[in-house]
Amino acid sequence: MITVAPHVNQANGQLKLDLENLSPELTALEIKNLDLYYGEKQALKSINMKIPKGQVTAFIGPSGCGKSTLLRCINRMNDLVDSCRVEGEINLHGQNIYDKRVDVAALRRNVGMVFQRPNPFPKSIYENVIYGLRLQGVKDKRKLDEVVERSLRGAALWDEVKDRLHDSAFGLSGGQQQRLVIARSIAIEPEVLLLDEPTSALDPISTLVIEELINDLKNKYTVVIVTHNMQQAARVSDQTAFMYMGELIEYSDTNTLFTTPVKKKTEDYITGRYG
Ligand SMILES: Nc1ncnc2c1ncn2[C@@H]1O[C@H](COP(=O)(O)OP(=O)(O)OP(=O)(O)O)[C@@H](O)[C@H]1O
Repeated sequence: MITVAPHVNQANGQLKLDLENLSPELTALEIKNLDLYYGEKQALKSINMKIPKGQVTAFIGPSGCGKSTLLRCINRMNDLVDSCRVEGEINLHGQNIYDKRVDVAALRRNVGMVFQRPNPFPKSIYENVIYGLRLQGVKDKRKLDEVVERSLRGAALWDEVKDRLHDSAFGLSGGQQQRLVIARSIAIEPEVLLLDEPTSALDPISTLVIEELINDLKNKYTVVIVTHNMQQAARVSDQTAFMYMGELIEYSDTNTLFTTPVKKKTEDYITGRYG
């Protein structure tokens, strides 16, 4: 369990984190002078931010502003794009994940990712959840059963599937599949969970279930979410970062960003003037 001490600034009766001066104990990730290029095109421009532990941080901004690119930097998914070049640092517990000595497979176990469209494997519900443990060579049936129950409970799916664990994952609804993918991610106990528009393919009820789940997940994990939906960012996140054309324009606690933004571009975006 991550414990985040209540922090420092107090405004409007609410405790909020001082994001610029966040202490190392409260910081999960520190992004420093991050530039990213796809070939000649610069998609991220000198991004600097600290992402707090055990909280939900949302990236918002108009289409093409670089939200998903920034998210994918956090578990080095962009390494898979040939034309992509990254400069700068992302520190996880003070270690730069772009250091050449970093084991990228281990990093991705520690920083799980859930995509827009649920992507269960063509296997049973049970086998989907323990996929990562099977790769690690875990065979103890009791341990695997425990992980399945814990992970499915953690993803708010256990009650719906406990009697059909050996049925195909493809028999689940889209919302259930997305929660199964979350269960698969948390089965290997990551520290950080990256969610890339996790509800954009889901109906409103499933969306609500996932939003409630995100609220529970932050008790154990640091969650970073990209969303197109400003209401969703306002509902689920503690911090929000507004991006525009590859730049981080404004980053603050969610309440402040949506009620009293400092930058004109942020205000224009949240009031629907563009985007
Ligand atoms: N694999 C790639 N190769 C080349 N350019 C890319 C690649 N992926 C993204 N881009 C470009 O980088 C910029 C940022 O894209 P990104 O997908 O991060 O934006 P986004 O804010 O997540 O957009 P959306 O909300 O539409 O998903 C865009 O101009 C996009 O065209």
